[in-house]
Amino acid sequence: MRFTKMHGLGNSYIYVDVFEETLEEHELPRLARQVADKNKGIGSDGLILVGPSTHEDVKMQVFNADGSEAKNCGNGLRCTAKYAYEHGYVSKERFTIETLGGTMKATVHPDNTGQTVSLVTIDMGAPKFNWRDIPVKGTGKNELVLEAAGSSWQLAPVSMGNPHAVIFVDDVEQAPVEKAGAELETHEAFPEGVNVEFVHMRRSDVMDFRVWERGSGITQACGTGACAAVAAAVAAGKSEKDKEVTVHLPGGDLYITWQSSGNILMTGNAEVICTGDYETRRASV
Ligand SMILES: N[C@H](CCC[C@H](N)C(=O)O)C(=O)O
Repeated sequence: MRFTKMHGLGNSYIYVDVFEETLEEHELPRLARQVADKNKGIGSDGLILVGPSTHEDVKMQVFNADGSEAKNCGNGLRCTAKYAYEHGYVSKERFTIETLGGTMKATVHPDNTGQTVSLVTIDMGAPKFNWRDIPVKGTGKNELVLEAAGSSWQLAPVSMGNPHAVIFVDDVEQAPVEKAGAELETHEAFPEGVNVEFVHMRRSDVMDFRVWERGSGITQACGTGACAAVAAAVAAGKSEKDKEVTVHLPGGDLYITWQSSGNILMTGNAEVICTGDYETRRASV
């Protein structure tokens, strides 16, 4: 199986071009576990399929490192957009990408040759705060405060097509991301699990960010998580709409604006690490 390993701010996935390759749907969770395994596989935060869509320009399907399917992936969208443009699956610089979490709009910024892309902007749609849409158990009428890692945490639930719980802290480096993240990810309040973000607003337009991802654990970056965090910051009066927020993630910076039109724009890099051939074998990982 031919693959391309790409990353957005260090959030890497193994991309398979299903315009070319044929994969069995029921094999995908195990294939994701196999390729993501850094010892017995290639090593990544998961598997992403780039292929034809019945109603958009391109389709992106995302699997986390544990084999669970994700409904959206911001870093994955930027790399998918880069791949589709550079491989001629789209001829325009602006096009649409189908995801389980909805249709996203991509704008690639080609380099001066017009051939390659390292910077991509994605219109990630509007954030959702209704607990039913995330989903979160409960009425949503009061604050969501949960115990984890021996402390109480106030969480701001937000959906970007996938579920996020944003926690504002004074110092992200001191936050128990692994211990609290792992406990909150599978907390019964989240029937479908949740991605957990710890953020600190240095200024209303500068945010420090760390993340524990559902199904992948600590990653270097989470694009949907960064969008959810900016939405939560605006909703909490810590930032404003139409203000570009620089989000400092461990793997680098994303530039995010929640427009008064309702949608969130995310701009960041998209890079190829390597391409290769993977022996799909029957090993059970
Ligand atoms: N790394 C991705 C998020 C993957 C989300 C996945 N962990 C889920 O189950 O929702 C991003 O850049 O948005």
